Amino acid sequence: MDLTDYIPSVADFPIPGVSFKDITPLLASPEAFRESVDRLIEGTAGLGFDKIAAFDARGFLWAAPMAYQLALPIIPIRKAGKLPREAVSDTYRGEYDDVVVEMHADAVGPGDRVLLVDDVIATGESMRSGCRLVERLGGTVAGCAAVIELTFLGAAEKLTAYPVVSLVRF
Ligand SMILES: O=P(O)(O)OC[C@H]1O[C@H](OP(=O)(O)OP(=O)(O)O)[C@H](O)[C@@H]1O
Ligand SMILES: Nc1ncnc2[nH]cnc12
Repeated sequence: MDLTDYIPSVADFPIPGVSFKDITPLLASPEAFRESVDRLIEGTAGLGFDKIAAFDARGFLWAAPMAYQLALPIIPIRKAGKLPREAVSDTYRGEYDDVVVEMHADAVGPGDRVLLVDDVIATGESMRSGCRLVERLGGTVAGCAAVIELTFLGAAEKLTAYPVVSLVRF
């Protein structure tokens, strides 16, 4: 199955110049969605992680079934102001907006090996931000995994310190 068939590009969304990768047809196909989850699990199998950190909001869609299948904890990395307890925060400039993300301060600690999961790696700034949060709390980033990677935005060069797993590259 070619997952690319389920990810159309929408020109100039949400701002002019951005080619937006639309995951909703993939989500609408139970077979394609299952395939994408299974392939992320297979692709990350050798990374040795014991927690999965998931990016608000689309990252949750893949992190949750991965964590369910692997029986691992999920750590939400949320947009600012959504977490109820003490949190660490980080800011980055993405492809079309400025983002502040937060993680609960007790979500990660020394000795934890964390896999970061998202739907799309575009500029790679959200993954880098997630790595900073994990490392600030003393954890180790076991890898970065996403369904889609936009190779033309150069994320791979920013994430050379970490294993990166992606299923569909544009
Ligand atoms: O590699 P980057 O340039 O950081 O871009 C990728 C991020 O951008 C999108 O999230 P967005 O902030 O649009 O939020 P959403 O999941 O709530 O739609 C996407 O789901 C990734 O999290
Ligand atoms: N081009 C893009 N398509 C879908 N999600 C994105 N997040 C950041 N850039 C994106």
